[in-house]
Order: sequence, then structure tokens, then C-alpha cells
Amino acid sequence: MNILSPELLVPLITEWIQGGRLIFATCSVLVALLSSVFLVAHFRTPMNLPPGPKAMPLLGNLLQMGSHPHRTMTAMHKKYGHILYIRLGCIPTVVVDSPQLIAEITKEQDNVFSSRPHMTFTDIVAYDAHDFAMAPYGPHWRYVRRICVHELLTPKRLEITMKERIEESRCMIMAVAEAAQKGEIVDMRDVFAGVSMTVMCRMLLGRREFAATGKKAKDFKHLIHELFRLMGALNLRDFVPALGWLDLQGFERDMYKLRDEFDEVFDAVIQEHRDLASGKLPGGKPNDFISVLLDLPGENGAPHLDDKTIKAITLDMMAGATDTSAVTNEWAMAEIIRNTEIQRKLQEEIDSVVGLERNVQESDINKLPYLMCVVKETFRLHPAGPFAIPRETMADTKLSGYRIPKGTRVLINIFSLGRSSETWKDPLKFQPERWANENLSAIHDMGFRILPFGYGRRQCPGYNLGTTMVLLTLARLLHGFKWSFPPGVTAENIDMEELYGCTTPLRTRLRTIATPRLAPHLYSQ
Ligand code: HEM
Repeated sequence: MNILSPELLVPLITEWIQGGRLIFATCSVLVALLSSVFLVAHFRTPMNLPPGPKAMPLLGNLLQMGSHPHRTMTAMHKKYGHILYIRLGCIPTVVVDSPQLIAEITKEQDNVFSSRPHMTFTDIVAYDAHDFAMAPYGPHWRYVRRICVHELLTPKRLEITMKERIEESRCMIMAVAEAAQKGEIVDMRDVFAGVSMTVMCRMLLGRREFAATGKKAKDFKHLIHELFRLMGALNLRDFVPALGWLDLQGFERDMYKLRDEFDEVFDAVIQEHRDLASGKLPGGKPNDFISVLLDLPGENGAPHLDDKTIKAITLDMMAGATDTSAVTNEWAMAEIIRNTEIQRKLQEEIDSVVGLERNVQESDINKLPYLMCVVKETFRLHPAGPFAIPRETMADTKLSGYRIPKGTRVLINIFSLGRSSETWKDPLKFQPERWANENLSAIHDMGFRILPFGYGRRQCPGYNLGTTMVLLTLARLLHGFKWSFPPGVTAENIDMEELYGCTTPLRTRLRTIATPRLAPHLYSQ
């Protein structure tokens, strides 16, 4: 549901006014109206902005967005073209969906388009932009990003942590085999969310208990769920700042609560790592990302990274890695089960490389080109997120001949890009074969026809790890089991609609029946 829809906003405002704060409300609305009118006037002159629908004062085009803003904007692209100008509250926003415009933004003019907008979530949850996914372009972002790319996500470190990924995929296979044996239906969302979270918890924090079973695991899963809910929330303060202090939607209250809860977990983990490193606790120094971060020098000559930055980086990696790979896997699996021929071809390919006497290893996944085609097709038709993370222009510029003022928010509509009939034949059909003659080892599509990991300075630093996690999980599940839908669900009637958020999972959880296809001893190795 769109939390800015009139059905929700009207009762909220009514209740608030009845609460006796009418004068303040009126003043706020007036200030907001005036600032909105000022901003519109400011950004509208001189003209030559990209085309777009008419905007209301104050709320701009917010109320037109509906429950699926990415689809609404896709429809707007059809009417106004590949570059679109809208106002989200007071925020002037440009939305693009063509390969040419995306290349212009992420490659040719990357130096202008590489900042991030200021958002309440960044201040509260992302530790005042001490992270780097939400941080504005500048020295701090550069410093932290360099740490992640050169210290945490290096090929060497990914090799060291391979053991954890293999162990967690073994646990996943055992759990599915157990459900299969009991004749239970398997909830694939739980399977994919579980494995991505256990892998990341072990790689980052060196701990498994947050992601296994029990109270700690349940609480941590709830925190991650809250993280995504609040990250994707359309918070009124971000669009109509003059009304922000009301916190009508209650998001800010929830953000502070979430930040405190994450703090509690991360503070305890960091302290434990310090005690292990100093010998105060037995067990020796762990070999995880937190340990690496604790050993690094800080910014501007400081001897160590401050705890705030360590926590912000950890949160970025957790948020960047878990939901994206889980959502991709769930969509891929739904398409594979819908199409028995695709499932058959995948199993034939995996069997021919791995055989039936051992389990899939990470070293096998580069030898599975058809599986890569399936994943690329999933990135195209069902991108993990409908938009890349919002960008903001750092200077006045031009795009496709239109004027784009400094401070404009820029949304890349990845959803619309992958479904364009100008680029794709039968765009709504899931056809892995369309990738057969492409360079499958290239992560980025240099024709910018898909954009699973963004591109340029702000591109995803975790694309290698993300792709490995997706491929390994799918390969293991397809090698281990034959998959089908539970009674009553068919390829024709399965709900293939998506739920809008910063990631877009299937609207209805994917439930399946798994039938083992390997010798029993391989489910415990
Ligand atoms: C299938 C898995 C993944 C997908 C589909 C994905 C997708 C993306 C996309 C679309 C962006 C935005 C790029 C842009 O703004 O142009 C991004 C950024 C980012 N991703 Fe990923 N990602 C994945 C896995 C990961 C992993 C494994 C990590 C870390 C361990 C990660 C960490 C990040 C971070 C920190 C950013 C922000 C970079 C910056 O602003 O400088 N992602 N990702």
C-alpha cells in the first residue's frame, strides 16, 4: 500500500487536527505551500525541463504514484518519453529508462550524477551517512568505499570466506531435505532469506546465532525486516520538509527504535571482537569483516576507524547483500518451476558438470552457462529493486538536451528498462535462451540493456559476491531436488505480481514441493 495515499493521509491529518494542534497544522501547511511554490518557481525557470505530468502544489506528483510507483512511472514513460520530470513533494525528480540515458548518467556524466540525496533514513539509521551506500559523494564516501572494495570484498577475502558459504548452503540443503522427507511444503522466501542472512552474518560478524533459530535469530530477522521496510518507506519529511516534524506516518519513531536495537547488537559484537583480539576472552582473533575493520586506520590520520563508521559499513553490507540476492533467487525459482523445460535443462547442465556423486562447489558455477542465462534473464524481467539507489546531481547539467538543475533527484527505472519492447523481443516472456550468444562472464551489460548492479562510481561493490551467492544457492537447490508447485498452484495461476518496496519480491510467497534426486548421504555433507 502507498503510505502517502489519500485513504491513509486524510484520517491521519484529521486525527491530528482533532488533537488540538490546528494552529500549528495550518502554519505548517502554509509554510510548506509557500516553500513548494518557491521551489517550483525556482526550478521551473528557465524552462526546458524534461516533460512530465502536471504537479499539485505541496505534494507534487506524490499522490499519482499509487501502490506501484515503478509501474506508474513506466506508464508515464510511455506517455512522455524515456526522460521524465516529476515532483515528489518539493523534490524535483528526473526518471529515466533508456540504455542511452543510463549510459549518459552512469558513464559519460558520472562525475555530475554520483551523489545521493539527503534522507531522514540516512541520518537516523545509516549513522548520519557514516555508511557509503547513502552517503553523499565526497571524501568520506570515497574513504569508506575504498575500504570495502580493497579490504573486504577482495577476491582473496571472498576465497577465505568460501567455507562459510558452502557450509551454509549445506545447512540449507539439509533443512529442505528434512521438509521433503516429512512431505512438507517449502516456503522459498524463508529458505532464500535464511541462507543469505546466515552467510552475511558469518562473513561480517563471525556469528551464526543471529541467523539460525532461537530468540536472537528471530529478533535479528525482525531488525532486518524493519530495515527494509523503513529504507523503502516514502517518508513525508523527505518530500515535504515543512510537515516533517509531525512524523504523521510514525516512521521516524520506528527509525530511532531500529537504530537503538542495531546499536545494541553491533556494540556487543564489536566489544566481543576487541576482547577476543586482546585475549580477554579465549578463542583467538576472529577472521571476519569486523576484525578487519577494527584493524584499519581511521579517516584523516586517526589510528582506528570509529565505531560509528564500523557499524554503518556493517549495516550497508547486510542491507546490500541479503534481500537483493534472496529476492533474485525467489523470482528465478518461480520462473524455473513454471517452466519444466528450463528446470530440465538446468539439471542436465549441472549433472554434466558436477555428476551425481558429490555436491556443487563454488568452482563449478563458472561452468554453468545456462544457469547464468537464467540469472541474467531474472535480472532483466524481475530486478531485485525497481530503481537503482536514488542519485542527485552535483552541478547544473543537460540530459538529452533538457536542463537538469543541480540538486535534482535522479531515478533509474531498472524495471521499465528490462521490459522495453524497443530493446527486447517479447519482453514479458521469460526466455533465458536470449542470452545464449552473449558474453556471460561480463557482469555489466555494456549496452546498458539491463542494470542489475548499477554502473560507474556508485555501482554495487558486491556484484561478485552477490552473483556467487545467487548462482551457488540455485545450483545447489536444483542439483539436490526436483521442484514443483503444491496442489492447486499451476504455471498459469501462480501469482507473479510483485510487492513494491526498495526491493520488489513476489507479492505471494513462493511455496514449493521438493523431491530429492541425489543419494541420501549427499544431503548431510
Ligand atoms: C544479487 C545481489 C545484488 C544486487 C542485485 C545488488 C544491486 C545493487 C544496485 C542496483 C545498487 C545501486 C547502484 C547505483 O546506485 O547505481 C547497489 C549498490 C550497493 N550495493 Fe549491491 N547488489 C547486490 C549485492 C550486494 C552485496 C553482496 C553487497 C555487499 C556485501 C552490496 C552492497 C552494496 C552497496 C554498499 C551499494 C552502494 C554503493 C555506493 O553507493 O557507493 N550489494 N547494489
